[in-house]
Amino acid sequence: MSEQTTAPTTVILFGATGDLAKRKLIPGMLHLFQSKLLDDLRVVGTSLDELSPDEFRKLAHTAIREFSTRELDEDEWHEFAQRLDFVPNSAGPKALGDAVRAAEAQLPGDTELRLHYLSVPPKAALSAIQTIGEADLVDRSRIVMEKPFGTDYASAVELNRRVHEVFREEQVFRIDHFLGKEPAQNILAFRFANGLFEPIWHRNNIAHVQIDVPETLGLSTRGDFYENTGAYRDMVVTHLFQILAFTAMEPPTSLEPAAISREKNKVFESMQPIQPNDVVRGQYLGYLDEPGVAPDSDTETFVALKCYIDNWRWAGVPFFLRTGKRMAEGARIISIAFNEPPQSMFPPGSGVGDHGPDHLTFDLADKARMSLSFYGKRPGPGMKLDKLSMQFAMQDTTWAGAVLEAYERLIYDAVRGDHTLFTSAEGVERLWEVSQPLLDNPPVVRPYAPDTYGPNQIHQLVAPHTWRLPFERKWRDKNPDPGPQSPIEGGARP
Ligand SMILES: NC(=O)C1=CN([C@@H]2O[C@H](COP(=O)(O)OP(=O)(O)OC[C@H]3O[C@@H](n4cnc5c(N)ncnc54)[C@H](OP(=O)(O)O)[C@@H]3O)[C@@H](O)[C@H]2O)C=CC1
Ligand SMILES: O=C1O[C@H](COP(=O)(O)O)[C@@H](O)[C@H](O)[C@H]1O
Repeated sequence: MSEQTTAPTTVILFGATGDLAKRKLIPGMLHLFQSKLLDDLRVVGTSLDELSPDEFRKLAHTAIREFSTRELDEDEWHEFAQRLDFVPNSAGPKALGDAVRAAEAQLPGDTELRLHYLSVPPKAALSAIQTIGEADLVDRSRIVMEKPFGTDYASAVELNRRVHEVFREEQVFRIDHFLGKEPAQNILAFRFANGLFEPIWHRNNIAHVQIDVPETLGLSTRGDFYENTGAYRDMVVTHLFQILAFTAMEPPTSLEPAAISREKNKVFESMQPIQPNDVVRGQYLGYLDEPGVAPDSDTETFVALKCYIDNWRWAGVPFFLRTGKRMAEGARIISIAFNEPPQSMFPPGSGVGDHGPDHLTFDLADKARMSLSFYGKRPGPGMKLDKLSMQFAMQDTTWAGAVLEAYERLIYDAVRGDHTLFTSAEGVERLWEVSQPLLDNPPVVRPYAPDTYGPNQIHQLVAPHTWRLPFERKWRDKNPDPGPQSPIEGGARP
């Protein structure tokens, strides 16, 4: 993740009027421009909508007002707006090429970068790539692709083959926005910058790992997209497996993108194929009534699974992954459960072990947090133990304002040519390969009530362990009210 200066860049935004573009990409590019991380920037939007450049600027302005989390300075907006152009898809590749060349003429130097961002539905990706070729915009370019990268092993291989007909692999940036989240990158810092944890980061000390991403939102607006996707393809193959790779990989030989990518791919190579018996699929009650959903749909809106990484570090350690829609809470946690001591010298009733093993927990929320829980003695006579914890919240530091939103970070890295947080063709294909037994033979979909943690079968899946969520104890409030019964940690221990 080395720092480099960025070349003057024209972003060619395919799907510029879509949901992702409006919510994340346009506000994100404005912030990169304002913060001078990308100050020599031009944007040429394109989509099926018949907009004029002025109408596109208006759409961008509205999107920024609605979705940007930062104050909009009108002077800066006007400066940014002058850098936006739009060419409808119907105008054809030549018109798009001309607009990009006109934008480049406004940039300094003669080595401008073209960053094609494909924020389009998967079925439109190959036609966008064809347009790029016909518009003669492949030279000096990189391409950012949005998931899903295929829907199974064969389609992933075919998609990569077609992409490679136009772009070399080093030009391709397959985005996984979870890896762009600041706390996800902090896993690498935490593991490899400290002498404390890496020596115990293996099967001798770790009983199991959970990567748990429940969501409260339903699918009332995305039913037709989701029907052909489901929770496994939408979240597990893309985001959760990438987080797993950061959690499980060996130390890379350096912090260079190729070295990190190599170690991630080795984790995927060591993954055992996902067995249908180790998977619980669920569908929330009411999904069948959502617009765009087939009345007899068996698309899963929930998935929980157990998987194994068959290498020296992780042999026999289960990794439990779970995600779903309309669940009881929205969270993104990684939880490392440590082995319990081989023997207990504490008397029955002392409380040791009553609250599960010691845990190291990463909360990948925008307000990132981390916690290490352990047993300690309650003050006073006798030997009563309770679960205590050390907690860290990024929000309590002076760094909180410096956090880049995931898409900002990823666009910036793609412009710098840094592949660290992106997925390789090889990695994607391997993940579909290990998924194939499940895709070929999916277990029955179980109903679950909205606002729960999924179907009952999730408990059998994780036994003899238990799911961390819902947390037995809440994250610590910065200013807790220490009631008379509160133990020394202030009553807010995970
Ligand atoms: N929305 C999100 O939060 C996330 C989205 N993604 C991924 O981002 C991509 C885009 O998603 P999203 O923005 O939600 O989708 P939308 O359907 O909201 O937007 C898609 C955009 O692509 C345009 N488009 C459709 N077909 C073509 C085509 N053949 N040529 C050129 N433009 C086309 C649409 O134009 P028009 O509006 O005129 O139809 C629209 O502007 C998908 O791959 C999705 O998986 C990934 C993570 C999160
Ligand atoms: O890619 C996707 O991610 C979102 C969840 O992302 P987050 O950053 O909001 O946690 C998910 O809702 C969506 O279904 C999926 O396509």
